[in-house]
Amino acid sequence: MAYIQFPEDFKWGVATAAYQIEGAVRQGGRGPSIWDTFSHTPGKVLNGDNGDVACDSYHRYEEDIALMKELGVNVYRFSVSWPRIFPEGTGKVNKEGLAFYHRMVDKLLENGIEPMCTLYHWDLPQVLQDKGGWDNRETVEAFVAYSELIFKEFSGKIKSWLTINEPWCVSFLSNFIGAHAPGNQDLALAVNISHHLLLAHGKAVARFRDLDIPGKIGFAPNVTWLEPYSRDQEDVEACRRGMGWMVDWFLDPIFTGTYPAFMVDWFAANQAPLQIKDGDMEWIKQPVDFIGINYYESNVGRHNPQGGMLEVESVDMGYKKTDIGWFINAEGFYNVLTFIADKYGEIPIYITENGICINDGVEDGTVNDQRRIDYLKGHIAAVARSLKSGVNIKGYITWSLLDNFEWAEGYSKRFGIVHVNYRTLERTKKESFFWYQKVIGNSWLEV
Ligand SMILES: N#[N+]C[C@@H]1[C@@H](O)[C@H](O)[C@@H](O)[C@@H]2O[C@H]12
Repeated sequence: MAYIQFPEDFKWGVATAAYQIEGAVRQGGRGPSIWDTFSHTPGKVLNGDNGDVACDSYHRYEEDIALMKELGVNVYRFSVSWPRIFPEGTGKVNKEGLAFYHRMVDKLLENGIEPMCTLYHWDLPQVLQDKGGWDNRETVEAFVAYSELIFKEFSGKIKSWLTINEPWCVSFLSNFIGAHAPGNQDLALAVNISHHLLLAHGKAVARFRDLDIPGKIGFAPNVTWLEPYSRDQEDVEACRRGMGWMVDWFLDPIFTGTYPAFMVDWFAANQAPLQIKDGDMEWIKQPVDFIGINYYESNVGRHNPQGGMLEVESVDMGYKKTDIGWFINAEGFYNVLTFIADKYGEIPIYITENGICINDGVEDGTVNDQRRIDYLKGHIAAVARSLKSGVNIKGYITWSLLDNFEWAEGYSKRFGIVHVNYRTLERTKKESFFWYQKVIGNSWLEV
């Protein structure tokens, strides 16, 4: 049996997010978020599911941490629920909310698990949405004030910080495509929101530096790889637009202080002009200490004038698919990681999300999710290959520890290495849990 050994200091972890696992939405002083509103709006979430209970991790976090301890992870990536801290988005602080996260972080530290905190994982306080949400520049300032409070409150306990999770989803998926909260379908609005998210990120990083908070800070863009179906210029340019939309649009401003001109022009031609105020780009290009990369799938793309706003379509090349319909292609993971390293340099990278939707259920007390093991094996091998090619990857965090509320798909889609029975809330370790436990224990991959 051959092995791929990972570096001595390579970190292994699991990830979750507040709205997807906590539940207790009307307990502990929490205020409503846009996902409370969206999930309770008929037709928005499959089967009318919502995060009211989810995995009940607000009450069961000790059980979840015991699972992490058994798994042997070094890092736990979680998110703080902004409306659990500021029920009105700003102003009065909910001390019960802070106390909950102190209990959880203290329990992680007691168990030798490093907390990695995502400040924004999509649960914007509804009060702020009622004032325009991320389209309103006041929300940028509200995010900075929220971030400052959390920085100060957990300084010394939390040393790895992520400002915003998947700004492409927060802006374009949620305000142009409209599949996520708040469900707008307006490209110009989405472009403006994408800029405000980057501004919020940059200002929060600047505040983190000003406060001299110990630790490292980054953000977590979702990325993909689009392989041109042919070398025809039209196909190559169509794929460049697809990658530009999800990758360059969010990384260029932070690493170069400018947006990719070809995308600025494309949006302008689609009546969605980018509006930048003096000084914005200076804020946005605050240096980060690392990037979190969220990767799930890649596609083969080709030009199609009827292929939506970007005039690009995905070509089914017969790759295996996950139970949410995404193509499985670990080669794309390697391609996008090396693309990022080539374009943005030696910046340390954590894989902050990688995983697969496999909906296998419990049979005889276990879940035989071999397809998840195969996916994880192929993608962790792609990480090893990228490392060998010189990509500065510091850790791998799989999505997710638990099956959880999968946004507009509700509870129908399962990404966890631990199965959750949503009626009894019983956790059942899947075969992938034990496989990942072995990878972590050895910090090597059997190939
Ligand atoms: N879908 N899917 C799974 C996973 C989602 O559950 C996370 O909350 C997001 O950060 C990212 O989209 C990836």
